[in-house]
Amino acid sequence: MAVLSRRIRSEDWKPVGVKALEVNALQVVRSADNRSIIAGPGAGKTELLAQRAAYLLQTGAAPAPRRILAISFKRDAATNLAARVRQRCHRNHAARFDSMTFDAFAKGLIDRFGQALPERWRPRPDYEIMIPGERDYREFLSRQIGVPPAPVGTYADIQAIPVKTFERRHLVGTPLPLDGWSQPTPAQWAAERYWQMFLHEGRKSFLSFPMIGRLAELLLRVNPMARDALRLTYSHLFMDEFQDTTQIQYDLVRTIFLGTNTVITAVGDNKQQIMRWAMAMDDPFTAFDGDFGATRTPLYNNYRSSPELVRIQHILAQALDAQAVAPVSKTVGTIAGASCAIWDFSTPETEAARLADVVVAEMKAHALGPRDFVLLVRQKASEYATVLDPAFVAAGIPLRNEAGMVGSIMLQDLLVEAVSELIVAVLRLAMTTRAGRHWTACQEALIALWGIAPDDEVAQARLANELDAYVTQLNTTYPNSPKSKAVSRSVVDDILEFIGREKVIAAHPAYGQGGWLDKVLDSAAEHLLASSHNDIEWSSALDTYEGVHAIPLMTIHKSKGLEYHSVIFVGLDDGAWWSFANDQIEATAGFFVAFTRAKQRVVFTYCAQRGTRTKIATLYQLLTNAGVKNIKVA
Ligand SMILES: Nc1ncnc2c1ncn2[C@@H]1O[C@H](COP(=O)(O)OP(=O)(O)OP(=O)(O)O)[C@@H](O)[C@H]1O
Repeated sequence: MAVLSRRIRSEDWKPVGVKALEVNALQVVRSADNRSIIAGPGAGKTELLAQRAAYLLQTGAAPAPRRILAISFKRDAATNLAARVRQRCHRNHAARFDSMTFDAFAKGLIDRFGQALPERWRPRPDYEIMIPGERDYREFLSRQIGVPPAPVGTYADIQAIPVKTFERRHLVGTPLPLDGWSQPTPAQWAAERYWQMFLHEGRKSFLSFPMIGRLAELLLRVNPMARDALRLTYSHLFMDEFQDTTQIQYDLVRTIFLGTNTVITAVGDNKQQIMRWAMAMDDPFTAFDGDFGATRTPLYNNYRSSPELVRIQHILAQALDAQAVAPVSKTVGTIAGASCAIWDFSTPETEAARLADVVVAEMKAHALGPRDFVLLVRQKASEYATVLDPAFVAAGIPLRNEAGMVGSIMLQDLLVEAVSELIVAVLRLAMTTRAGRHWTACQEALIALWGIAPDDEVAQARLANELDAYVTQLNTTYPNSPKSKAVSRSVVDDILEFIGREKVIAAHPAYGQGGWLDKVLDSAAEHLLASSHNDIEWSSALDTYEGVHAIPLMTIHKSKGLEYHSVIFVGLDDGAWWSFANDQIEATAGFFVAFTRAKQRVVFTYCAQRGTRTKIATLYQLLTNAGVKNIKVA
């Protein structure tokens, strides 16, 4: 698609890359006020943000040098949105679009300005990230904390604090008091002890992301200059998946932007709220509308799923929201037979074999690739992988557990790390034939990293020569894909040296803190080695690295925001949904998220060996109400 660098008049602007937007979406794209958009799956909420970015950047409604900040919940969602904007906008425009996760945004603030925090709350610059769990809080409250001073309470008072809610209610439940809690309750005293212990009493400071969010909010509350810099920088703020916003994130946004002229667009779907366990607010949209005077604008189309799937989705949606309005499918059904079914199997092994066969047959019948399918599970993907993987490998299509760990990083996250993407682009250029598009990708990335002006043709020509010489040398030095970790690591280091470690850190400040760059490089090297088994050629190794020919296996949580031709949900049983009774709404929302990832087909599988299906009878009932049939397969 042709993208223009010149400015477009607002009245001449047209959606880029899609035929049309529905009336409300177009209204939001062009709006100049705060908006909350609550719309169902596949309504084009993320697309709307990409279009709005194009509109604001191309028409000058977001005037240079001001920028747009887009905050997503997942790394790949942030990357995906940035990619959509890059596709739709000239690079001069796209360069003013910052897409990141909440965690990255808050961490960036602490890394840049954290030393301006008052001493009580100031982490050491080389702080490390921790991910504490319930067990850690129990250990802290029962053993590490000690006895409170008499005016606060007794050891028994501390023991009465529920471990489960210590983090969300006390540790990060409210904005941090600048001078500490003046007359602390036992829980506040415990929270303060926790903060002090992890900020000041270890060999390093250790912080969780929720703690970083709270520190970032305090930082901006007490440093008007840093806060004003953000207000001036960003003319517009986008928030995707807003239904999953935590109080910490909301407070941070409020501290920075409330009462300013930054225009905020928040999109989401309450029916897809599946992060309450991770501290999502009960109803962030209502808070946002009230605080920021946002106008609520619904969307009615579904651009993802076939009419038959949209019909079933609506029955599920009504279980979550009785007022849900039936969306209009804007696509057509392309498959023969039922769009949704429940398949019963006698053993997990017969299930695995049959699923692999079906996927192979469907790929042929509909000219699909492996990444048009997804195997979804509720949790513990690696346990399912043990049985599924051999069957899929035997059928000639490897599975890939996206939640698997490579070193200290989850595979899904590694692949969207900027430095991993750069390494793959340079290797593709150096080691594969017909690498034209990788040439453009590498050149554009280096122009940005090396700070070359878009109109500096001399510097661009020099860059092209250097890149050309470098990839030739890389190809000569490493003719084969690596066979040892040492070689794999030296490939990775070689490329980083060419690009310039300092330049990468300058462009991505997170790499400059806490040894993160080395962790990513180490994971990249490990994954490159794992992808290079059996002396395979470089191009195949890189395909494996990126999972081009593999079927993704992931949990529902990881599938948020993604879409596939066919969704196969493995294990619709009480075992997988063991916590169903504890939070039926959130579990049903998870079920809804899984179902709505599909464009054409959803298959649920059941195998009695894994568990009964009485506790989740309501889910089965919803499917039955929608006319979905249960079929005994093998
Ligand atoms: N106006 C449009 N015309 C054609 N296709 C569109 C349009 N808007 C979105 N799409 C396509 O529809 C699909 C769903 O869009 P998108 O991912 O933006 O939906 P969403 O509302 O964010 O979904 P979810 O909440 O389920 O993640 C994508 O493939 C997108 O490219």
